[in-house]
Amino acid sequence: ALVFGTIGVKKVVAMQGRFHFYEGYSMKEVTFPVRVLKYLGVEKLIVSNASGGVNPNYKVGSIVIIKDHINFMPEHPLRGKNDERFGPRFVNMSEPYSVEMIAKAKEIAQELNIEVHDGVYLGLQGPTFETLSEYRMVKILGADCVGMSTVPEVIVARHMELETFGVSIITDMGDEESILSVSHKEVLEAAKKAEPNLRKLVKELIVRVNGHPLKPNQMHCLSIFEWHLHHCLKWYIQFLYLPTFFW
Ligand SMILES: O=P(O)(O)O[C@@H]1C[C@H](O)[C@@H](CO)O1
Ligand code: HPA
Repeated sequence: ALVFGTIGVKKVVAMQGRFHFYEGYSMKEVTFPVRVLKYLGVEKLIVSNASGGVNPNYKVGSIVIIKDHINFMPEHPLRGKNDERFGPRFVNMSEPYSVEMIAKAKEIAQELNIEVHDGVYLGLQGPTFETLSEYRMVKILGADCVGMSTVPEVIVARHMELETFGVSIITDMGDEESILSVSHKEVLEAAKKAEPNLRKLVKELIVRVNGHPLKPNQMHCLSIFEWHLHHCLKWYIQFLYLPTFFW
């Protein structure tokens, strides 16, 4: 479901849940919502996820601002014929996560006294959690945390020039000394604990981040239905992409 609302003067649409490659969806299906949101006029994408931490400075419940990612997913969302209407064949990935939004989020975190880290997220297929050797590999490869989502959506967002901010909640530590066991239940519980701070941070980021009125050319691909929707949304549209358990 897409949930429409406002935060301050900003219009927000949130995806209630997301699709994962491990669930059997193709990468095109996983990333389709991002394309739809872009054509609804969304300017900024905020992605969140739960991940396993391999950086020893993290602990369960840490909020990590994603500064970069490593794509270790088995299929690329842009594989196949490129549709130039969406974006170029070869996409510049030198700034997948907006430096400006990262700086603003850090500033807000400091003001609100919320502890945040930054780090590199590595995306694996899942659905298995990593073996201890795989966690070690993730660390050696230069990542700080590992998960099973986000990377495909961010690639497609960059393809369409959607400015993106990403945040990860560390729900388990994949470190050989401290790892006990990890289950989805623990992931949900740890994510829930981080929810109040994450909610404050993201809300404030949405309020403070710059937005622009929709440009006329953002309308040209909209269907009649979308056109009406567009008019309801008027000026600012932002996209808040939080898994259901954060709401
Ligand atoms: O959708 P995300 O990446 O936040 O969810 C993580 C990865 C798996 O879907 C699930 C494992 O518990 O949490
Ligand atoms: O340790 C993890 N590995 C992969 N995905 C995850 N999602 C939450 N925790 C993890």
